[in-house]
Amino acid sequence: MVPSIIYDHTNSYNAQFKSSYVDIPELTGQALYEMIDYNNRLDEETYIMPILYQTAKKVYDAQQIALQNGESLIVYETFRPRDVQLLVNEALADLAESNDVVKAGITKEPWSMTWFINTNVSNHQRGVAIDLSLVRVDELSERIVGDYHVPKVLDYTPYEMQTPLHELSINSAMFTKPIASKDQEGWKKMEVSSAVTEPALRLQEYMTEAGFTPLASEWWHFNDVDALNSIGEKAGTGKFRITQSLNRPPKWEEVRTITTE
Ligand SMILES: C[C@@H](N)C(=O)N[C@H](C)C(=O)O
Repeated sequence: MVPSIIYDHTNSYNAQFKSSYVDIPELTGQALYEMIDYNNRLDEETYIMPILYQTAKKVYDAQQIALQNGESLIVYETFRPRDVQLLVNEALADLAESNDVVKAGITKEPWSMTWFINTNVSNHQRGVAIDLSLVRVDELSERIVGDYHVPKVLDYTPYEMQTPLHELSINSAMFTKPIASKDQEGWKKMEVSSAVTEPALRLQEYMTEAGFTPLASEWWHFNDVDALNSIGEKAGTGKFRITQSLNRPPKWEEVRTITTE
């Protein structure tokens, strides 16, 4: 966890998943999987937001850029277990069967359902994907974590985005058509959807500056394609739950040893 980032794991207590603004039975408003534990490093209960270490460094970089602009990242989901991925798949497919508006919202050409909930193993199971938004920082303070002084956001205002987070439909698309999620360059030439708001464009700027690649179908989702390429076949499939966060307050001698090794 980056102490200055705001974390809100909605899936722990009130899942926001909807499609074409319609509640998804068994999902919307539910506690889907609990990711909360006592965090020794911060000396408080926090959400658990696991992501590969190399990807976490990029999240840190994106937050530094945001803070320089008087803004902060707000992170909603990183690792998502495979069984929850399947649950979202099933629930959305079932709803689409009985609701034509929902069906059109996830299948209208050139899109298909997998753009809104991956029907195979998602990057959320591999630890290289992050769902997040951007807020304006209204009050910034400092806190001490181990031997370090770090920024702490005391008050903030969420920005208006084109849709609420986890609105699974074409309404949330970043670009007017799909582009392979592993294409690290092609997205730069894509046409941005007219609904995209300025703060979402800034979020994209901060995240891509830090080395992430945007997902065409969701303004809030970014992938670390470098990490995906480097782990290759060793990528996980998320067939487990994470219930504990193991950490301790950082001591400068230890951090110096690690970073200079
Ligand atoms: C559920 C949604 N936020 C999401 O993660 N979608 C992508 C396409 C995924 O399933 O990887």
